[in-house]
Amino acid sequence: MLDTKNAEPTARDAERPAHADSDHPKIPRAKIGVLLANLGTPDGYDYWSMRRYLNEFLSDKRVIDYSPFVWQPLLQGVILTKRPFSSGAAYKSIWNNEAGESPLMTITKAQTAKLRERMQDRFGGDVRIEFCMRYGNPSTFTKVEEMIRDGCQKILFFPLYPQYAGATTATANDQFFRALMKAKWQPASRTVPPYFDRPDYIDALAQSIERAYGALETKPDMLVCSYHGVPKRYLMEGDPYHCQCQKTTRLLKERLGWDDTQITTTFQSRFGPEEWLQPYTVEEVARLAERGIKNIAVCAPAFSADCIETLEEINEEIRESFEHAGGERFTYIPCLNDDEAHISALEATITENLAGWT
Ligand SMILES: C=CC1=C(C)c2cc3[nH]c(cc4nc(cc5[nH]c(cc1n2)c(C)c5CCC(=O)O)C(CCC(=O)O)=C4C)c(C)c3C=C
Ligand SMILES: [Fe+2]
Ligand SMILES: [Fe+2]
Repeated sequence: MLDTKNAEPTARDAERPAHADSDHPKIPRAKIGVLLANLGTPDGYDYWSMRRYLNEFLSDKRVIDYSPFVWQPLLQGVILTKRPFSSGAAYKSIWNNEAGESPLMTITKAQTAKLRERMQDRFGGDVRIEFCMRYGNPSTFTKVEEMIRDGCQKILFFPLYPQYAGATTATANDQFFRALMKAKWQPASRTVPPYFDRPDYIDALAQSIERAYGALETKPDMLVCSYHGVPKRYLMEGDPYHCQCQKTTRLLKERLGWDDTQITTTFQSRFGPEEWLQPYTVEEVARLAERGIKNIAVCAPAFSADCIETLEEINEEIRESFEHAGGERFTYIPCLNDDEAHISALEATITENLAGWT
């Protein structure tokens, strides 16, 4: 007969709490969290919403790396006095009044809803998918805390920037890790690397160009791939963003079967007096018009969703610069947003990065 009194404790005994059940915190069923992250956007276009958002954004040392002793007086003084008005007016011109939010918010919600459906079909309820923002709401802290509370013992963090930049991908990851620092029970975590060179992403981009060109009466003479800029110094100090943008254009050109006379790379949204990555989109489109290239299309492959920088800056300011220089036809090709091919590329990226977890 088995001597149960002297038997070694089993693995089950070791799992059993030494105290009464009523004394023990409830532990939710273990899940995997996928947290999408985008840049963030103001809650409104009024002065104070804009000021709050710009203050958080422009105080980030990954975005502007000047010494805070020099930068903060400038930011808190002249910049945050003036810019909330000018940027607020720009946001007002593109605001989604029906939903009471900016387009970046509406599109990020749509992307999340579609990916949630895809994940549900693939993994059932075991994978929870949410989005957060680096600046503003919903904050990275809130979402990480919520996921942990809901039982996410593993989290895949996915910054929605095709190309890596310190000012976008790295600061999003920094904030994710800061949120993890607060957790008593820290989930295992992974971050998704840049995805600009994935064939499915390039294919989604190419399909959107082909679709836009197919709908036009006359094919544009030039496709301008306009990427958000960063100071040139960041490139010299080792940030690979510039190279990843150049490579995105090359891969797109190869997939489309085009040559260098049909597609070009430019950088937009320069801020402050320093030199940024060149050529500047606003100047290059004017040069194209002056050279007799009067019919152009512009796309923005650094953005996974349309936002102020595309809908207002490209489609209003940059269009105006082109037309002012004699340009005749200007077509803005929207970002991939919640396009099915884009969602499929993001779904495949997530699934591959979950390998071994599901
Ligand atoms: C001042 C320095 C800035 C750097 C460096 C920068 C890099 C950078 N930004 C994006 C993507 C987005 N930027 C957006 C808005 C935006 N960007 C800056 C400044 C820098 N960006 C400002 C001040 C603003 C706010 C608008 C304004 O006042 O002009 C947005 C849009 C947000 C929205 O609500 O629509 C995105 C997206 C990338 C990809 C990038 C570097 C790679
Ligand atoms: Fe920006
Ligand atoms: Fe480069």
